[in-house]
Amino acid sequence: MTAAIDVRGLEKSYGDVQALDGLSLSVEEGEFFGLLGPNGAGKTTFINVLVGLVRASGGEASVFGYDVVEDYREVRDRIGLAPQEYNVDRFFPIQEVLEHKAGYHGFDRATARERAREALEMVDIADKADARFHQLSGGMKRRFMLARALVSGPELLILDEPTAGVDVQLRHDLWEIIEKMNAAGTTILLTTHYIEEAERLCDRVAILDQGRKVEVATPDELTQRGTDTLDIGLGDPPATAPQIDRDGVVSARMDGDRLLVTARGGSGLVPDVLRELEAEGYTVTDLDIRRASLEEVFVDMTRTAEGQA
Ligand SMILES: Nc1ncnc2c1ncn2[C@@H]1O[C@H](COP(=O)(O)OP(=O)(O)OP(=O)(O)O)[C@@H](O)[C@H]1O
Repeated sequence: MTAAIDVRGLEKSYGDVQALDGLSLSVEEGEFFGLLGPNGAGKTTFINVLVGLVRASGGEASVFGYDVVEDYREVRDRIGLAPQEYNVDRFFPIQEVLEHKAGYHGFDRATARERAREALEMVDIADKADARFHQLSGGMKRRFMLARALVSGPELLILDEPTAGVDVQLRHDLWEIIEKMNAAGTTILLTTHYIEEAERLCDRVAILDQGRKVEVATPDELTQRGTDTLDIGLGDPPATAPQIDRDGVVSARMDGDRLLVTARGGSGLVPDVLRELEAEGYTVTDLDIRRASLEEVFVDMTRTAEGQA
């Protein structure tokens, strides 16, 4: 099967800044794929290479098997992009902006009008069809950006921080629309700084840092790489933490009368840890497990970039 996105050794430099530094990545057709990375990691540059706004300095990139440079037109017709920056024509009502966009992708006038109307309905701003973009509220602008991305019926929807700065309700509304598109077969590439968003929506995520891929995995797989904390109540708490000799245990310390054990795959270790404590004569009164979050794992993996944004 042809990949929806396939890039090999992608390079892009701006003067001294190496925005993409040998990035290789493949996204399958129908996938919901997340791009995570600190500010300046190269996410937007990568997207811009795919849509033909930026010319890579090295490497190859294709979308559904079409080269992003040589088959520019084929690629552009298959992608719907909601960019981070608003770049919407102020002079036309939003319904017309969408009609122009559909027309650009080859739909005749009547079909373009119909598609524009459907796209506005899909994001729930059909009542604003005659408004100009700058007359919309912040939330409506986000909705409109999504409508414009999907009006041409793209096979690949690229969303660059689609929910930045929106309230919780709108975020959930936007998620629902995007999930519907994905369920109907559209491949989604999403960049976000909301880890919860990636965790909730994405089949797989790539973590980028300094123009390179640090990791690609499912959110679950990544979470399992973090350390969980076993917070254990002991009946007659000792002053220093008991020694726990088990693979996976990273540390053990007392915090007041609680024993805190950090471990990889912590919940799987619980029976062993409890058995060992009981064998050493301790009484366990209660136990709480705090799972590693994707956020912690992400911060750990991209720590090198801290403070550079
Ligand atoms: N047009 C440009 N001219 C010069 N430098 C650029 C340009 N576009 C991007 N850069 C630089 O390339 C690097 C990658 O930027 P990019 O916007 O791709 O990162 P990002 O991961 O999308 O960041 P953010 O999460 O902040 O949106 C940054 O150091 C940025 O300053």
